[in-house]
Amino acid sequence: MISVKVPASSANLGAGFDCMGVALKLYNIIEVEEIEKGLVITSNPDDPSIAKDENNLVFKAMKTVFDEVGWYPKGLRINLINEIPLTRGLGSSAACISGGIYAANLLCGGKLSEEEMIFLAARMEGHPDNSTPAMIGGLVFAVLEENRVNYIKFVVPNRLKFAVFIPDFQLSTEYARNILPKYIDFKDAVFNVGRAALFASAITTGNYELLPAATQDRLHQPYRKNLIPDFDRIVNLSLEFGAKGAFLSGAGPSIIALIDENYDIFENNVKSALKSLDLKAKWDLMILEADNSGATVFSVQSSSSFKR
Ligand SMILES: Nc1ncnc2c1ncn2[C@@H]1O[C@H](COP(=O)(O)OP(=O)(O)O)[C@@H](O)[C@H]1O
Ligand SMILES: N[C@@H](CCOP(=O)(O)O)C(=O)O
Repeated sequence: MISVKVPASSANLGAGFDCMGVALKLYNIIEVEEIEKGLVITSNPDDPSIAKDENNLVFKAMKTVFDEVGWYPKGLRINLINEIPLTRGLGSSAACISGGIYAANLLCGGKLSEEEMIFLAARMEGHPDNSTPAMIGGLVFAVLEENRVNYIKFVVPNRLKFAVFIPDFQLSTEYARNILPKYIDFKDAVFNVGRAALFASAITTGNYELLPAATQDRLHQPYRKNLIPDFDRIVNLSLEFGAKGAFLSGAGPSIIALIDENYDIFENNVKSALKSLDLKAKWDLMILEADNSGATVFSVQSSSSFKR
């Protein structure tokens, strides 16, 4: 049996729509093994949106590898152990795709290179900002070209932490992409180009004081925040308690605030504020570090011994 651990990811990071993302220390485990025939899929926890047939996203990702290399298992058993919350803007679909591709490549003898796996994953997801960090870890700047992904990975220091606000409602990425405008004002494009460049420089040089300005966005958040009750209140309370920028994680609905000091004070203050404010949804807070490894082989005696 092959067991793969694959991280959650947060895309966009403010101004970097479809081209910036970071892997986070929150994981799914994908266990796969060749069986005599058929397809058996189990999931823990389970969810009605997790297909148990050929429509399962992990299986579909594995099949792109089998099609690419021209090798097929006789049958396949897939067991999914899911820690990444579904449809919350934390890259659960990218984890399925990158993890499925990584596992399938191991199953067929490692015929694909890392570059090829990164490309297959980004092509399947449609954008490389979640799938690339899910595959290789770190904070990634990535552009999907016709037959490759051009990217740079930055290893994130533990000093920078990600305060992840996760609400008790879902927002599908497909829906949140469909509500975006077809055309944008030239001024808004200029606004984001400058900030994305500033973000890349600030994050890689450790100049975190620039991050509140560098994480501003006019390409997607102004439209999507209407789908997320209390978005502005959560962003503002994070900034008041010292966050170096706060923004929508991926297509939402989760929100991420960047923190580089006084982590416990931030967590306690925010948790009390979340309790006392009259918010429309229930929001959980997790303080996570970046994952700098991406998809890896995960050795386990049994799946119940899984620990982060
Ligand atoms: N562990 C999983 N196994 C199979 N399918 C999954 C799993 N996790 C997520 N998915 C699929 O991905 C969909 C969520 O994708 P998406 O809307 O892009 O949200 P996210 O922001 O979490 O990536 C789910 O509805 C489900 O179809
Ligand atoms: N750039 C994409 C990222 C979607 O991420 P997800 O975690 O919400 O699937 C977008 O903003 O649509």
